[in-house]
Amino acid sequence: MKRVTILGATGSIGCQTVELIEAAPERFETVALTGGRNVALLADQARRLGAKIAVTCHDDCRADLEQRLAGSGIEVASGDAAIAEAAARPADLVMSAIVGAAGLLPGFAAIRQGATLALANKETMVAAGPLVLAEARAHGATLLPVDSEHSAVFQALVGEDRGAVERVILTASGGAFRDWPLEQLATATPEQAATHPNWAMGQRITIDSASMFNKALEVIEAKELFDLRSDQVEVVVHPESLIHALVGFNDGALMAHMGAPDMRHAIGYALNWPERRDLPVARLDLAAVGSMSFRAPDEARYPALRLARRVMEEGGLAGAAFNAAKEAALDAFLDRRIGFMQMAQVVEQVLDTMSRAGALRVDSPGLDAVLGADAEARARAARTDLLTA
Ligand SMILES: NC(=O)C1=CN([C@@H]2O[C@H](COP(=O)(O)OP(=O)(O)OC[C@H]3O[C@@H](n4cnc5c(N)ncnc54)[C@H](OP(=O)(O)O)[C@@H]3O)[C@@H](O)[C@H]2O)C=CC1
Ligand SMILES: CC(=O)[C@@H](O)[C@H](O)COP(=O)(O)O
Ligand SMILES: [Mn+2]
Repeated sequence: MKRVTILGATGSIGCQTVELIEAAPERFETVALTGGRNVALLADQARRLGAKIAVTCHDDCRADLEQRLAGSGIEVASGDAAIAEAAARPADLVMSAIVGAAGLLPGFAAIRQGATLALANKETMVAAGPLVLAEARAHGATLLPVDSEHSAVFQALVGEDRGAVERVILTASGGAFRDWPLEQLATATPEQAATHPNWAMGQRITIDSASMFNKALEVIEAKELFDLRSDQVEVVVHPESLIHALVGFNDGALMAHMGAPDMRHAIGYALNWPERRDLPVARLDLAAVGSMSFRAPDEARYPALRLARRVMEEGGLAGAAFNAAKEAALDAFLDRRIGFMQMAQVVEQVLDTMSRAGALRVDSPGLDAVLGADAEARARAARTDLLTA
């Protein structure tokens, strides 16, 4: 039996993980489930999977969760520290599916107990990639990418000579506004941005797909996870989202990973790794697909990609600041305080001011420095002219 903990069980990735575990009760034993405000779902999942403990990050949701789990024998806890404590409980695999930088500390707690960390939370690698890898090495933990592109790269690299890798190409759907006239983007609403042409995902990553901040985070994530130079990570717009990523080798070969746009493949691959098992995902009928298209991303439409290049050049704490400023800008867009295209302006202003203050170029930053840069970036975002206007 594989002992599994799911951080962010009530979200899009979390629910699909629960579904796959539920379908193979003889193979998985659930240790801890964590969630946020959706305690009705969290309690239901905990009962269905027979979890040992259910944790909400919100103290004001604890009584509700306790009531829903009364008599079940399932332990209940609340708060950020309790989530990290749950992540530290012995488990073979911890699914990191909390959204945003809030996933960072629980991820570290899982790594420190030597678990396999199945990493959907891309923000972890963006904010603290080198630290995560060092910590995993020190504690004998294994990192398995769950982000679809990174799972695709991981799978394309199995058995390959890493030294022969020339480049990695991440595909991008182009998001909700791929075919909108550029001048119309300023008027885009959160509701319009929160629709995805191909994938069913949480609200925040869906909006990040529309702005290409998702791909910007993924470029950095790929650089860190696969130890690449920034110029080795490319992005191509592929509206069909059937090829998830490609790896180019020094003999000119390109290995592409294809499949239906269904996260249960990447989640299931991580849950079953190192084995492959049958998964309930649609099998592609290539004749029915007929053709696929590709084009270069337009940087005027997607300034986030340019910012990702800058972050990789800057290094140090730039990733932590970039992600935190993006989260703050997204919050402001959701609150209708700034427009869709202004998110990138906020992030760029934060990078500019932190860079001028010498706050980014820090060699081998530790966790406290990462958390400090995250907090500083959020504070600086709140002080940008766009957010004080
Ligand atoms: N969805 C997808 O298909 C993909 C997602 N990812 C990545 O996976 C991660 C999860 O994404 P997704 O599932 O879409 O997100 P969702 O918003 O659907 O779910 C987020 C989960 O995190 C919980 N949560 C929210 N805030 C906090 C917090 N401050 N502390 C602890 N828990 C919290 C939520 O609880 P509640 O809802 O109960 O409040 C929920 O369980 C993200 O990093 C995303 O980028 C990567 C590739 C694909
Ligand atoms: C499913 C997944 O991994 C998402 O990160 C996906 O990549 C979003 O799609 P785009 O960012 O390509 O629009
Ligand atoms: Mn992805």
